[in-house]
Amino acid sequence: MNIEVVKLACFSPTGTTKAIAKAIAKGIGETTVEMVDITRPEVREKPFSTSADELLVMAVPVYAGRVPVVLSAWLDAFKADNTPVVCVVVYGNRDYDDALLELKDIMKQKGAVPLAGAAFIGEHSFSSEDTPVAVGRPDEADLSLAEEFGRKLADKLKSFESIDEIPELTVSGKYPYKEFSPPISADFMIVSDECTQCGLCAEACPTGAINPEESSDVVQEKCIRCCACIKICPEGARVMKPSPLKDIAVKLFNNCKERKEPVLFF
Ligand SMILES: Cc1cc2nc3c(=O)[nH]c(=O)nc-3n(C[C@H](O)[C@H](O)[C@H](O)COP(=O)(O)O)c2cc1C
Repeated sequence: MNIEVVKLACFSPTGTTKAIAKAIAKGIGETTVEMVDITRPEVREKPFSTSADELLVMAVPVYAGRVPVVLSAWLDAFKADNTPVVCVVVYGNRDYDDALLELKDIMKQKGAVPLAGAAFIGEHSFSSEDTPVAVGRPDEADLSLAEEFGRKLADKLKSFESIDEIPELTVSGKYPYKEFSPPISADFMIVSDECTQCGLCAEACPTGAINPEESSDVVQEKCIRCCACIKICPEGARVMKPSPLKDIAVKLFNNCKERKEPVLFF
């Protein structure tokens, strides 16, 4: 099959999913790569569709073992016309549970044809200096595996004459999908005097929850606890305070020390 364009759609508040998606695209090589960064709220408002002469790489982080709920409306509106798709999830060294299966199922419902899937590891969103989890992931080994995955995908695609020849893809995960956990309180952060009101946190927020004029002003109902604002702050002015979310961060630190490795599905 000949592919004209690779579309890279990714949601990546703290950048690990984007790093993996880019490494995969590098491995695919040759073709034009179009990045559709659905982390930005305004991008998620535009309709998105793909055609049969494109390859889609759809990459999302795992939130509570599932595809992030914040993407539901955008995914609902997405349409694919027999587009081969590579489904990628990136998780914080706990587990990806049913997220990859869910992503694959959504892609099929939308008219895409799953060609391959992968679960990679990224530094946990809740990781901090005192509760580090999967720090530095994806590392060099992860990124070179992602690139290798991209090369294999390109070869696999070339081996088919038409989309109908792509066999059914099996990925891990089970039905019913993992139940959604009750929402964790969004009141988990303090903003210290170190804050210079530079506005980077408001810019990085994927839901526009932070007032760009006053960074401690957060609309709690909009916050998805992605921690992009904490990680981007150049002053380290945003920190987790004692809260249910901080308790989870401590638990993850204690229970997820053992390094997990990426898994690829063809
Ligand atoms: C609300 C929330 C829920 C998460 N749930 C999980 C999970 O179930 N399993 C896991 O291993 N990591 C989980 N993570 C961690 C992210 O999947 C991981 O850090 C990922 O690399 C973040 O991607 P990003 O850098 O593209 O934002 C969660 C993160 C957030 C913010």
